[in-house]
Amino acid sequence: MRRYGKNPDEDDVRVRPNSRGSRPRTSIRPKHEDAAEGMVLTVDRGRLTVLVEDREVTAMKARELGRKSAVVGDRVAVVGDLSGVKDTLARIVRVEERSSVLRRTADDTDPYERVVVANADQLAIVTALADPEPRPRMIDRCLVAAYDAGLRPLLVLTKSDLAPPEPLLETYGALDLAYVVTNRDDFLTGGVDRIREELAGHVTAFVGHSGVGKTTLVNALVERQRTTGHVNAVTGRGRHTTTSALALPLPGEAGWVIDTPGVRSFGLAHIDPSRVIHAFPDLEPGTENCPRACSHDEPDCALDAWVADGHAEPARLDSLRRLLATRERREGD
Ligand SMILES: Nc1nc2c(ncn2[C@@H]2O[C@H](COP(=O)(O)OP(=O)(O)OP(=O)(O)O)[C@@H](O)[C@H]2O)c(=O)[nH]1
Ligand SMILES: [Zn+2]
Repeated sequence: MRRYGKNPDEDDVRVRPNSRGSRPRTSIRPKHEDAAEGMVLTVDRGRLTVLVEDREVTAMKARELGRKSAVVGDRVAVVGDLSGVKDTLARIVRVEERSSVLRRTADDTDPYERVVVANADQLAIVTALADPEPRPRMIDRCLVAAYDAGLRPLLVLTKSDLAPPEPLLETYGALDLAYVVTNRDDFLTGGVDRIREELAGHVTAFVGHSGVGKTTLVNALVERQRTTGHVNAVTGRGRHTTTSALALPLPGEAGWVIDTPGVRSFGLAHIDPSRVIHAFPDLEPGTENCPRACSHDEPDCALDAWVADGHAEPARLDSLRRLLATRERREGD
């Protein structure tokens, strides 16, 4: 699996409870050699659900983890009561190194960008073709987040019974994205096979604006029904519940769907243009003559000459520049 470990984020500080050298191990500190491995399925305030073998274990962070957080998709080591029996509590003593991180964007209620999903390898960007209208800028921002994190983007275009997909697909033609088109009949007839093919063997984070049909789609894909994104104020835990991601297994161990209700967009403040360029292998060699720390969106960028010399399609450079331009926040993002 590819590693993208250089994100300058507090959550990525590596925790090495077993490391020799850095800190002497006291006899009180448990070695956790007997810890079980698990995967974080949900996070609800301080309580996490961790899948250990086939049991869902409720756990909390051990104090020794400090500020290091565990998020949905994290591989963790857990100790304590791992029976999964109601009212038992285990402890997470280690968060394994992440192969990828997705940060949701800061918003009115929370000024910090936070890691919401770890270890996904695919990002499904769910967009309705109508009702609500597609928002290309939001798609672009999701694409940048995916490229930066090293995830394969997958465009999921819903409600094709209301509008045709061609105009939108044309906009993204130069990016050569994987895509699936779904409509109302797909759900009635259970015909979601095309998207299953794209999800097989992947850990896919699903993102999409309210109303695009994401819940309908996720429910059609997984065995256990998701209650819907609209869990609300009745329990008093509404806002929190809607912003927390949730990992759901695909039938037949075909992979994982990670639903991200309430995640409207991804934080792009930490984006490194060189990682985005990595998703454009045809353009990447053309950056060799760029000035140091080139944003690839400035007058001295060598890509213009490279493309003018016929090394790559101008439409590809246009797409790259359009994506890079979305790093600047605008109202509505
Ligand atoms: N016409 C049409 N309507 C659809 C389709 N898929 C879902 N819908 C409808 O779109 C509405 C929104 O669907 P949801 O699945 O709740 O959308 P969501 O993206 O999960 O929205 P939140 O629950 O607000 O996060 C519902 O009324 C669905 O019945 C489709 O393919 N075609
Ligand atoms: Zn450049």
